[in-house]
Amino acid sequence: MGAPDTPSPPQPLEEQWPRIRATIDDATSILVCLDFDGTLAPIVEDPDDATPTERNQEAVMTLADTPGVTTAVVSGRALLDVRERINGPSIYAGNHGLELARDGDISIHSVAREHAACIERLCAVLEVALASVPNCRVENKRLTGTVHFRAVPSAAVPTVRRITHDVVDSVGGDALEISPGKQILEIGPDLAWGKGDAVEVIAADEPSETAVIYVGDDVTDESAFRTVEPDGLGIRVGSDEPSTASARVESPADVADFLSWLGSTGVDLLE
Ligand SMILES: O=P(O)(O)OC[C@H]1O[C@H](O[C@H]2O[C@H](CO)[C@@H](O)[C@H](O)[C@H]2O)[C@H](O)[C@@H](O)[C@@H]1O
Repeated sequence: MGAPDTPSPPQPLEEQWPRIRATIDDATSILVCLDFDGTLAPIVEDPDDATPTERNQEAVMTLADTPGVTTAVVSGRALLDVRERINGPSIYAGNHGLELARDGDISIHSVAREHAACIERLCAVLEVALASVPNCRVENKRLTGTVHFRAVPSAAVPTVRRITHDVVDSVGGDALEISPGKQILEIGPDLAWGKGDAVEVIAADEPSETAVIYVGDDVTDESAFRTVEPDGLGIRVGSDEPSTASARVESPADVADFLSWLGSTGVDLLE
């Protein structure tokens, strides 16, 4: 038996079908929130090359055109970046929920806006400080910054971590925090706000009998799983455990299977 606060491992999706069907059956509409990298798009070495699989792009388009379904992409990428990478959704959240585009409007978290100049400075200093590390890349996302070390020789990774921590301390002091991701260090304002908060804001606009589904692959998706579970459904992509999501699939290809099912059979279950 695990410690009381340890979430149980997500179950393979096949074992969750009765619950998935029941969740949709009880609902009048569905809100589908999707992470981007590692969920719709396979992880690749160069972040500029990330593209959704063809089947995921098609499935998202189908869902976006389906009455009773709202689609949202909730990404760690900058809003303008992720919006260029996947078509269809009516809602996009970028920078882990710090910016939100819906109904023709873009809203930015006020604290993040105040720290934008500091992030700009930070990324400029990091670029210089990390320039000599082979294949290290700084992604300036305006409200947050990301240091990529996927392609960095493993012997140099501790150096990347040390330099990043030193620069964040000297440029940001207590105002910035570093959080982990997949072969990246994410730097943003020290703020209790994440993808889960963005999903809560998005869901608040939906009818009360909406089934909320969130699919994601990374540690930053956990706050969104906590928001949707247990009334809605969290699906974690990949075998990383533990997770608050109740279901698990292995890859973006499985995500496409699920989204295709949702767009055909799933929506017919709506009340
Ligand atoms: O919340 P997400 O949409 O999943 O975004 C999280 C981060 O994804 C990107 O980095 C990750 O994907 C890259 C491309 O596959 C990969 O090279 C990198 O190692 C991964 O961590 C993106 O570049 C970041 O800005 C996002 O925060």
